[in-house]
Amino acid sequence: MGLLVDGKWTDKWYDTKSTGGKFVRSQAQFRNWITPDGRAGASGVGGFTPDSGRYHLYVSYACPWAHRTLIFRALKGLEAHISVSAVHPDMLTEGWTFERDEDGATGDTLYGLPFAHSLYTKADPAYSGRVTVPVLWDKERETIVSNESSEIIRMFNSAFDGLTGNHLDFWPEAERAEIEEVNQRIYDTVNNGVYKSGFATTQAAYDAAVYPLFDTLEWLEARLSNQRYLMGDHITEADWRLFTTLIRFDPVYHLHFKCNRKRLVDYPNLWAYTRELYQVPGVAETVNMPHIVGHYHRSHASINPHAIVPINPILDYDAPHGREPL
Ligand SMILES: N[C@@H](CCC(=O)N[C@@H](CS)C(=O)NCC(=O)O)C(=O)O
Repeated sequence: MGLLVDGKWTDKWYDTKSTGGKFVRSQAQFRNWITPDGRAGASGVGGFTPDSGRYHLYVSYACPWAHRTLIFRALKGLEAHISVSAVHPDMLTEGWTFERDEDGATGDTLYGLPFAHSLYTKADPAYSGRVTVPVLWDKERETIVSNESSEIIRMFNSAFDGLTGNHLDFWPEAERAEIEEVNQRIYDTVNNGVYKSGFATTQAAYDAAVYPLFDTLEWLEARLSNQRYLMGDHITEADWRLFTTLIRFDPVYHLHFKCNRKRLVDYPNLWAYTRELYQVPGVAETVNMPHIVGHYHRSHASINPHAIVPINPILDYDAPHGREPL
């Protein structure tokens, strides 16, 4: 685990000293957009047109943020148009690597680079900052289009529709304000909340994260008791953003990140909702439990110094969800 400083890799854990023990996530730095006509999007520069075969997605199957992009790639019919490389689940002194000695770790199928940080310095030799996945790569300009998952899924949601003819819309215009509100709370207290709990290095920082996390889970449990999805009767990006945290909850966050007031399976609605989303055609193939469980337990030496991977409960994500009547 480390970061790049002026293009040089430095092995360093998150700095929580300067923030009173709190984990503060840094902002993604590559923020261009693929748009239907290649015009610049909300940030960054233009010229990224939605061409088949032009883009490559670098992911970790372990990572909930990268997982979102894999789900959108599958559901939006982009698998034939956007290729993928998956890093090795263990993130150690060199950060994410392209080692291949684990099922599902593909190596860098584009350039054969050794590390994810090599990819960042290929895009910007003087890059300073964290080296995160997902990365959406442009093979034509040989640079990073975006390393911000929330924006990559919005590109996938609509920019390629002309090419694929797939018009499924997970970010409907009329609902954007409400989706944003729900996303905000879920991002802060659940998606990032589990990390803030797990990476806290003081009791106060942990407490400040873990109570709001369970308050939000209670709120979600109630919301999902009388409606099928977060926005009502249809799936939106808000559901997929929540799903990638929920699917990791009992195998990882409950124990490893000390999010243990309750388990996911203790919430009947949230648990059935998670199974329903898992069972959407194309989604199960994006879930790689050995990478998920192996990554967290072997990559965070300050939390789990002996890197022992726990046996975990056996969960049946294929069990009937029973949410049809809602
Ligand atoms: N804002 C980014 C966050 C991505 C992120 O933090 N990914 C984690 C893996 S789950 C990572 O690569 N961390 C490496 C690091 O922080 O050094 C996004 O949502 O795309």
